Amino acid sequence: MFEHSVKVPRHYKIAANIFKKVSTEGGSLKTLLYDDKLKHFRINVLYALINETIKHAADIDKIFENSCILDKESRLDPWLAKILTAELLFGKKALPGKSKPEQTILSYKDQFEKYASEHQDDLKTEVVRRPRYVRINTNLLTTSDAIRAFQDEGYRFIRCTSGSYDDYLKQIQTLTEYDFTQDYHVKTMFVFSPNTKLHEHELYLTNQIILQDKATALAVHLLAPEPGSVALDMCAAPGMKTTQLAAFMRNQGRVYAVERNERRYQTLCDFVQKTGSKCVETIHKDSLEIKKGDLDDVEYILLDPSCTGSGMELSVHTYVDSTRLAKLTSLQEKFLKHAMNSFPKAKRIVYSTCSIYPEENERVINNAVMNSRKNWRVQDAKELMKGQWNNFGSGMYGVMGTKCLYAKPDSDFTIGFFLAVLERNTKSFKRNSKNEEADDPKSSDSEEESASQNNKKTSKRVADEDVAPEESTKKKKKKNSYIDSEMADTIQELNIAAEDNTTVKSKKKKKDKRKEHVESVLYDVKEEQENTDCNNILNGSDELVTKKKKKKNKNKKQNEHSEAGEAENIEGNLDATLNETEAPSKKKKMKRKQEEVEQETSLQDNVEVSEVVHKKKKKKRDKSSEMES
Ligand SMILES: C[S@@+](CC[C@H](N)C(=O)[O-])C[C@H]1O[C@@H](n2cnc3c(N)ncnc32)[C@H](O)[C@@H]1O
Repeated sequence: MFEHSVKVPRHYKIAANIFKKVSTEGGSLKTLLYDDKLKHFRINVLYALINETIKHAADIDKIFENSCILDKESRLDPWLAKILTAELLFGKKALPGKSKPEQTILSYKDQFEKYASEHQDDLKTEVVRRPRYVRINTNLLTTSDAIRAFQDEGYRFIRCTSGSYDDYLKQIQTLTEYDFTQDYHVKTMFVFSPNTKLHEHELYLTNQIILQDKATALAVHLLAPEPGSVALDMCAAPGMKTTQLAAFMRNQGRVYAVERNERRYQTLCDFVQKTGSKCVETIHKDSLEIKKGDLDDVEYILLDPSCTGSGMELSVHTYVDSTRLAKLTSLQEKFLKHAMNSFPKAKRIVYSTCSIYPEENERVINNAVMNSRKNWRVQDAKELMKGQWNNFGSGMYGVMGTKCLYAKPDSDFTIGFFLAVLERNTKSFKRNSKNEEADDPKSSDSEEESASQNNKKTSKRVADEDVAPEESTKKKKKKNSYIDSEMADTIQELNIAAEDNTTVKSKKKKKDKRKEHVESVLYDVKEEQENTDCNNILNGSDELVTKKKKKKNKNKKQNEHSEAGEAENIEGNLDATLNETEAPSKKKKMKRKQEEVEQETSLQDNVEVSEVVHKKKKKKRDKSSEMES
């Protein structure tokens, strides 16, 4: 029997509060636990209790549902009830107190246990044991020195399999506690068996190695900024990816690392300094307040915004309420649109979350890319990973989702993680690719195929860059091969769509050539008049080209930069077209036409677009035959 005067033990109350906070507001369990107010508590006890509750949250939900406890006991706080139940069923297996909530839970004990034993298989919370991933901070240590250091301690280095990713996955499951190997994709990352304890390791304490999950390292791996380029980390603290970016770029160029939260900003600064990430410039600011003109030199953007964290091992995803999810997703979309629109020279964005909810992932990507008026497109992650990856997004919010990548605990042995690579579409690519197409009879019209070529270039660079300095320099000299991968623009896609429509196809070859020119000029006018963004891109690209030229001259001994040359051609063509921009009267006509085109392009579905184009062309034909008659 409970006694009114007996209160619930404090640590259960505190655990319930923290559990609620983590579940409804997000934030890290560890951060909440290390609050000053809790310094008199045994943090490890609280941690274990909350951890256990989170781990079994889905099971407790089912048990509660079956017993209808929350309906029957309307005054029982559900968060506290879950903490107490976790303690009773999965923790100490007892509740000490005589308080009302404890006694209520105890009165359901038999019912809970009966359900649990009858549904053992359903309730088994599968805990996947992830390997211990270690990123070598190549700012301070080379991968070969790291290998030697671990070997000196008695670890055995198992050579990375030369087979498939699936072979590698089998291999890492057999690692003994004395083994380590190199990650299949991120060559500056080592993989140890799950229980390897490295928190006290000298290399860890001196920041020469960083304990970071492999999935999160893929974000930088796929953003692949060149050394000497300019990258922006929009949500930077604590700085895992910022410092990885610096190392990836061999501390050459610049990484802007922006963080809004003051305390986390301090952590970021500290980490940046300790890791020797010299090319990082930390900025204490709200990323959404960075305006055009503030950081116009940014070429690569990493966007890793706050999310539900539903992919983390300590997942509370069953409790993420819909209001919080809605808030987060709208913020994530806002961030992505901001990234797409506020940095004129940005050519690639990697968007990542440690969430497994499509609302925070595929839907954000789909909405933002659709909204970008085809200025941005999603690169196919499967191609970027050279076919060596197994989990991708769903098409539930559109086909773009299928081009995104998921990392999954049960098959990739990482945390649950989502990643999308976005590439800016620009007319320069269109012109260039058109020139190439004209030269190459085998070349394809389709966006997918040119995109795939683009992906190949990116993945080639990714492979080149992801090695330690001394190993990569040789390779790099051979192939500094990344070029701006810019894709066909809206109008070209419109043409493709139109050309797919067989009724339009036959008559218009000559006319199309002329039209292509007019349209490209139109596009320029449109951008000149409406989109200062793209003018900036051009200016930016010019600068980029000048830089590249300088670099080229400087490195005359190096192998030919054929693709940098291509980039110059692209810009040359662009400049020429801009200079050609027609006289004002023509401009007006063009503007009208451009508005028509814009209306057409607002239709997202290519089929619809092709129909509109077809109708318009038909209308035009009818009109001209009317005139002729
Ligand atoms: C998921 S964490 C980033 C983790 C980080 N990328 C890493 O790898 O270490 C998200 C971070 O974004 C920060 N943040 C949230 N909103 C922001 C904003 N508007 N501007 C800048 N930073 C923001 C949060 O404070 C948090 O530190």
